[in-house]
Amino acid sequence: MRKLVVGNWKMNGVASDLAEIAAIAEKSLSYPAVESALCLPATLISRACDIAQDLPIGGQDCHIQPSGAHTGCVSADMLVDAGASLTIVGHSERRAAQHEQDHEVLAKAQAAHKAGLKVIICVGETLAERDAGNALHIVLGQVAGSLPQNISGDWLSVAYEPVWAIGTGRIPEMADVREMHGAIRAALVDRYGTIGNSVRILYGGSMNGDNAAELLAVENVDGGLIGGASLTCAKFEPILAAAQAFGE
Ligand SMILES: O=C(CO)COP(=O)(O)O
Repeated sequence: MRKLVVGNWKMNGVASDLAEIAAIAEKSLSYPAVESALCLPATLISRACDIAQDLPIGGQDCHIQPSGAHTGCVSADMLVDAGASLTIVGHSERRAAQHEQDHEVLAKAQAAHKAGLKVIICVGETLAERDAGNALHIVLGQVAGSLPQNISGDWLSVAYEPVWAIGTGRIPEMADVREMHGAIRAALVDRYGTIGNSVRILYGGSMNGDNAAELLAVENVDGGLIGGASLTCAKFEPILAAAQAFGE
């Protein structure tokens, strides 16, 4: 399974950043053993697609409905219309700030899949939950509630992003990453059978060029979801290079 390395630009990026996107797209061609993508603000998707060459461009959320009276929202069909081929759903920043629940994340994932998008569903525990010894319970509960009952094809990935590692420069112990990814894998196989072995499980949270090789070497870490270090080609490329070293 090729590693999947996805940049999440969050609420960053304006027209003057298109050159950076073009540079990332150009560099990504040099790492054919890596599947890479950038999830951008909706306002940039169409223009980014014009310059992205082979680099897939995605959104960061979508509404559960294809259209309608939902002021300020963007549907999966609109992401497709803009040129996107994937989207993130259920990011912890949305679970926290927009109070998204597992059942809404599931509905968004299904809407995105119906529209033809690949989907990355995010899960992850807070520091208080980890300190209380509840990390596995919380994350497996999110997996149970946010993922569809059945899947076919390769449209789904899961991103394990410990909330306390996002944007903090802190990453978990590798043993904890191994334990969590192994538990998510077991849940996927339990739910989907052998297809569960081909669902990628990404790690996200302060991944950068210095720690990517170590994180990507952990069993069941099939790629990364990268925030801050995806905003420039100079910071993103070393992560692509680390992923390339794992080959096909
Ligand atoms: O939230 C993340 C990706 O979705 C991770 O963000 P950072 O890489 O900035 O910690």
